[in-house]
Amino acid sequence: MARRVLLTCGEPAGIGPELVGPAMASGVDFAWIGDPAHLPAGTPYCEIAAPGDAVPDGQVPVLRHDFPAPATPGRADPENAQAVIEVIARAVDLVMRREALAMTTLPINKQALKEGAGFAFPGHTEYLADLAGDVPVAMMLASTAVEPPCRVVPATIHIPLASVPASLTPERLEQAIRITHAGLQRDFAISAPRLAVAGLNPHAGEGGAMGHEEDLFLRPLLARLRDEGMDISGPLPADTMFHPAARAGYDAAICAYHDQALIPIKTLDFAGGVNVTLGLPFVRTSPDHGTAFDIAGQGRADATSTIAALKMAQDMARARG
Ligand SMILES: NC(=O)C1=CN([C@@H]2O[C@H](COP(=O)(O)OP(=O)(O)OC[C@H]3O[C@@H](n4cnc5c(N)ncnc54)[C@H](O)[C@@H]3O)[C@@H](O)[C@H]2O)C=CC1
Ligand SMILES: NCC(=O)COP(=O)(O)O
Repeated sequence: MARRVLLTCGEPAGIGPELVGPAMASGVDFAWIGDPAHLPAGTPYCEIAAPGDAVPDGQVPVLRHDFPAPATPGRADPENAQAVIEVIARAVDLVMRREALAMTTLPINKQALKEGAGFAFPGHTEYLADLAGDVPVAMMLASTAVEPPCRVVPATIHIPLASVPASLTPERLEQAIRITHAGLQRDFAISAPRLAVAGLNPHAGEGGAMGHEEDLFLRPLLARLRDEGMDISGPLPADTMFHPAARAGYDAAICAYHDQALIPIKTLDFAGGVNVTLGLPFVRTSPDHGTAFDIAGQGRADATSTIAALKMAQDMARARG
């Protein structure tokens, strides 16, 4: 069984390159894919030809991927955009061929990839789903440093807020629920997952006084899933479902839209949060933060989330066997 996790470079003008050396503190056996010219001076690395090749102790194994331009911290070079995308595809190819255990992605800058290479996806999540054969996926963010844990899944992801009510269909919500349920069982060893579903409207609609989606389709959908035997509560008012006593009652929260899900976890555990793509035929995790151009190259980037993402990738892959 392949043992190494692949760490993709992400946007080289962001904080990604400076997280590579500190990520060794994870104790996870990983190989970085990227251009070694982008690594901060002094990063101990050794180039390898294949993901499993041996390296001397204390060195980061590097699968070299040449980029056309150097990296200027804080300023993405459009010339590098295509190579950022290629690195992700290369990692997917290697994990799909089982030459690596799992993949962890360092952050990309969506705008830079769109402008520099016409990247057609809103993020890794959708790109990975496409590379894996257009499989249905869900984006889950999971805390590692708070108890009870905070795990959130937005049923709609990177779309304008104005599009949410039309996009939050019963089919989309049911898909997010089912992928989350299966993912918690398969990757997190939770045999009977307890799910909580947030309402779309304030106070989960309050009987129609503040919106109708809850009565129109959320309650009937959840009732049907309960009839199947799923342990699922809701629709719950989103503002009161993330305090510790509430979180103790469920394993993951399914939310209506991006910020409803990500604000609580990034507030509770920004440093330790991990982004997981559920539903893929391979394991993918990521730190929960972005490219942080405002601090790139200054040596101020906190590697805690990257370390947690590498550990979670390894644990998930081992849970799959
Ligand atoms: N998985 C991915 O590829 C992700 C990519 N992004 C992308 O990143 C770009 C910037 O997004 P923002 O919303 O500005 O979020 P961001 O996470 O890059 O930055 C938000 C704030 O947190 C700080 N910060 C972030 N990570 C940090 C770390 N490890 N250590 C210390 N401080 C840290 C930044 O300095 C900034 O003040 C966007 O293009 C966005 O799409 C955002 C989230 C995930
Ligand atoms: N806001 C979360 C985020 O942008 C993660 O995106 P992805 O690149 O992991 O799909």
